Amino acid sequence: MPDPGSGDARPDLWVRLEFGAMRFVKGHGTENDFVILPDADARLDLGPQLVATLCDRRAGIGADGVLRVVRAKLCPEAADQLGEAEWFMDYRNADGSIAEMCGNGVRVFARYLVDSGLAAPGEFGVATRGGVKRVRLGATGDVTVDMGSPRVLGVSRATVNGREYAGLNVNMGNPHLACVIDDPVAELDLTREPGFDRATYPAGVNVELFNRVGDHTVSMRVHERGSGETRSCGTGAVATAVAAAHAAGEPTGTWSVRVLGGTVTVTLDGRTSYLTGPAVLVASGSYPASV
Ligand SMILES: N[C@@H](CCC[C@H](N)C(=O)O)C(=O)O
Repeated sequence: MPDPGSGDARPDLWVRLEFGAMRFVKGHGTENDFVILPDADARLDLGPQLVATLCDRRAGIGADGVLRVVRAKLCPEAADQLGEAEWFMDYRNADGSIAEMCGNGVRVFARYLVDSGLAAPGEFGVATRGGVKRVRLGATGDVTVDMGSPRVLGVSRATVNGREYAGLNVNMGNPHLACVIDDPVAELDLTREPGFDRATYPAGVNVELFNRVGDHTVSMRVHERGSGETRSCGTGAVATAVAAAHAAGEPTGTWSVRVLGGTVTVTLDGRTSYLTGPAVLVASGSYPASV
């Protein structure tokens, strides 16, 4: 029997042997898409290879990442969050790596909890590796999350298609480099990971490039650590709004961030940041397929 936690070469086989098949739900927030794995009792032990297989767009279900839904009291990572959140979002990137936070992911996670009856519409906390995130949502419609206070850690540089761009180093629980650029973002080739300063970002970085396109409106593209170019990134949208606000000399305000998969809204009030946008569930099934 392969070791479930080791990322064995046959994760599909391991799942079949151990569980028969596992249930999944597919969802997205502005086309930043996720495989949601309901695992209330913490029975799944996801190795990186299983995550990568699930996220594979040709050989698997296909997604930018995985959201495992597990009771917070069963997760050591959430031990200090138990009074504030019943559920823990165990987020993994498409390559199987673990990240501290996912802004679109936590909105989709909240939509899953409400739609499946695990939480009531309204406001509640979700435990994450980046601390408790308060979400607000109705029975339908957009989801807002309090993303916390962005930490601005200075400036750094990214290299894309041989061009170097200066940007703001913003930590949203996870690392970001948000660069306002003059070149049109629509013309960038982000199929390769941008160059960045490994001394500043020893664990890698999510790189956002954006143009200001209107009143408190920016157009952003992103290359995510562990997932490649995605059609949206919630933590990246907040980092971008922070960099846009910094460039405008306006520390507070509301920004529209246009991404390839739609538009999200970011509000900076000087104390915290809020991210609002659509979060939808589109399909459910079992993996491996049981027919
Ligand atoms: N898409 C997410 C961010 C996911 C994590 C990121 N790739 C990292 O490794 O930090 C979002 O919506 O914030």
